[in-house]
Order: sequence, then C-alpha cells, then structure tokens
Amino acid sequence: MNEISFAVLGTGGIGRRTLEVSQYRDGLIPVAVCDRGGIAVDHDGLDVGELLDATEGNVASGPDEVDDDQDTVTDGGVSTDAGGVKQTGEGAGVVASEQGRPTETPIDDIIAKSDRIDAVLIALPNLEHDFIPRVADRFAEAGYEGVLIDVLKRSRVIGLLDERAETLEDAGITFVCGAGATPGFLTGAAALAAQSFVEVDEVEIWWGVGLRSGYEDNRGTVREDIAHLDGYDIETARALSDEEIEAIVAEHGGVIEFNDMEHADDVLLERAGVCDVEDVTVGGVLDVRTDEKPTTTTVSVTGTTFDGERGTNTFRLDDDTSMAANVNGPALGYLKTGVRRNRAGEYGVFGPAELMPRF
Ligand SMILES: NC(=O)c1ccc[n+]([C@@H]2O[C@H](COP(=O)([O-])OP(=O)(O)OC[C@H]3O[C@@H](n4cnc5c(N)ncnc54)[C@H](O)[C@@H]3O)[C@@H](O)[C@H]2O)c1
Repeated sequence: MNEISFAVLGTGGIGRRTLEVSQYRDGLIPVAVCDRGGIAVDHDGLDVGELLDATEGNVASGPDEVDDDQDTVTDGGVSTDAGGVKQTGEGAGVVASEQGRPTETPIDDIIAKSDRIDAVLIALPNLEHDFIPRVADRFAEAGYEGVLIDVLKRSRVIGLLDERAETLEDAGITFVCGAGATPGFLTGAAALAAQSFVEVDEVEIWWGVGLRSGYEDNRGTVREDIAHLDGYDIETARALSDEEIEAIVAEHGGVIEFNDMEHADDVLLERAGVCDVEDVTVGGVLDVRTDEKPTTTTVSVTGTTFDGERGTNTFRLDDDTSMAANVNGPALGYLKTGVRRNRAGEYGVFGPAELMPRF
C-alpha cells in the first residue's frame, strides 16, 4: 500500500498517543494536527517527537485565557481556569510546539489543507452529540475526498452519521465510525466471535482501564465516562467544572464502575447484522490511581450453533495492554482499511464490525 498522509483533530490523551503509535506503523505520515488553540501542518511529515515533547503534560483542554470568575463552555465541557492545565511551555497544547501556530479556527484551517490529506482521525471530545457529525459536514461541504475516522462512544451518534451517509457518499468520503477500543476493536472481536453461531443471544463487553495519568491527561475520556453514572447525563457532565470532576473521581476513591453504558457497540453490531441492539451490554471499571487494569477486558458472545449447541466464545485482552494501545492500534488499523476502501471507490459510513483493521 502506498504511503498515507493523515491528520489528527484533537491532541489530548488519545490524539497524542495516536501520533506516537503511528510511528510504529509502516507508511503512515502525520502531516497535520490541531487542538482547540493551535494547528501544525507539514506535508512532508511532522516531527512527532518534538510535538509530543512540547505537549507532554501540557494539553490544551480548555481555552487559553479564561476570566477566573467566568466559566466558559467549550466542546470539552466547562473549564474554570486555564491554570488547572499542567503547562510546561509557552501556551498549552500544539502552540507550545515550534511547529505549531495559534488559530481561532483550528478545524477549518485543517480543512483548508485537506486536499493533500488521505485520512483524518477525529480524537475530539463528543460532549455535544452532533459535534463530530457536524465536523463531517464541514469536510463534505469543503469538497474533501478522503477518509474520516472517529473513536466516538455514544450509540446515538451513529444514527446522526447514518443520516449523512448519502452526503458523505456523494462527496467521496469514507467515514469509519466508532473505531477505538469499545466501540471499535471489541466490536470487531464480537463480530468475529459470533461467526460460530447461527443465532446470537447476547454480547457482553466488560472493560478495565487503569490510567495513572488520571483526569488531568484524559479529560474527554473521563468526563464522557462520568456522564454514564447514575444522576448524570451528557449535558450535566458537560457542565461540570474540572474541580467537580476531580471531586467525583475522589468520592469513588479513584475507581469508578460503570454498568449498562450507552456504547455504540450495540448499534454497530446490529447494523452489521450480528445481533439486536438490546442483546448487547457494555460496562467496565476505570481506575485513575494506577496504570494496572482493575479488571480484565473481555468480550463474550453467547449463541447457538447450527447443530443446536449453545456456547460462549470469549475474547480477552491481556491485562498489560493499555487503553492507549487498544484504542490507537485499532484506530490506525481501521484508518488504513478506510483508505484502501476509499481508494477503491467505496464511500459512505462504515462501522468496525464491517471491516477488518490492517497493519
Ligand atoms: N472508543 C474508545 O475506545 C475510546 C477510548 C477512549 C477515549 N475515547 C474518546 O476519545 C475522545 C478524546 O478523548 P481524550 O481523553 O483524548 O480528550 P482530551 O480532552 O484529552 O483531548 C481533547 C482534544 O481535543 C481538542 N479540542 C476540543 N475541542 C476542540 C475544537 N472545537 N477544535 C479543535 N480541537 C478541539 C482539545 O484541545 C484536546 O487537544 C473522547 O471523545 C473520548 O470519549 C474513545
């Protein structure tokens, strides 16, 4: 396969690791990145090492300058004080890199350069359900013809993307949705595990994530997970200040269990014909005190074979593989598959249970 130039929208906990993992994959050239305050573009390939060093512990999760008395709502939720973000350089995020420059229109600036970009990985927070679908609209309106891929989690967003399938198809865009770990890797594993059966009764996904770097370095992920707790939803989670999130994490002793999560594995498995939405359950445990997983990540698919046997096929991740590895390895694998499909003229919306990620 020829080289693939790609961009990353959002260089937080996930986006930074996407760039890092891409260094270990053949043929992937990171040419553009942005966060909420800056952009860096080099069509010959960005210096990822420099970019990662400059943004280490220095993610632009909130606006650059915030009046201490005034909460500012952003796509990543409410940030009360830019001082809450660890900073190691001049400015937070991409602008701290010598390759970066400040901008107030980061996504539009990437779109303006997108005719030379094969694939765009969207690692933005999705606290407004239509945020990522609206980003897709902007690429389509600008005449982008390439791959868009996201690692979003919520079931209802897939419907919003499906509504746009025709527009994306007409534009020549191949959109791979929900292509992180769960949904993503584990959804794909469930689709494979289901192949033994003629009837699938149940798919159970149970994840364990240990993130010693905690909320500070994984703001979108932790905030969006909190929206699944009793008493919270996406709107209330979006309105929480950083301090309130830290307090919720502390109330749980740093270990939070989630049950019956609205994870798009369900709709993605249904649209791939594996089972019905209601047959899928997703839950897990997040531990922000340690990098060790609090529980083993498993996907169990229970069904009946053609010859009448009932059984459960189980796919298990090693406890030593991190969330960063299990989100970004598959996301880049699905990105490569997306580019292959795009170059073959297949456009529209695809899920991880319909594709096999490539190396
Ligand atoms: N599918 C999976 O398995 C999986 C796993 C983990 C995280 N995720 C998802 O990945 C996403 C990112 O999570 P994270 O922890 O990296 O978040 P984060 O808060 O650490 O980073 C978000 C990044 O997006 C940037 N950003 C926010 N709004 C922007 C805007 N309007 N324009 C440009 N840039 C903007 C921020 O500056 C930051 O760089 C979340 O939606 C999370 O749910 C998915």
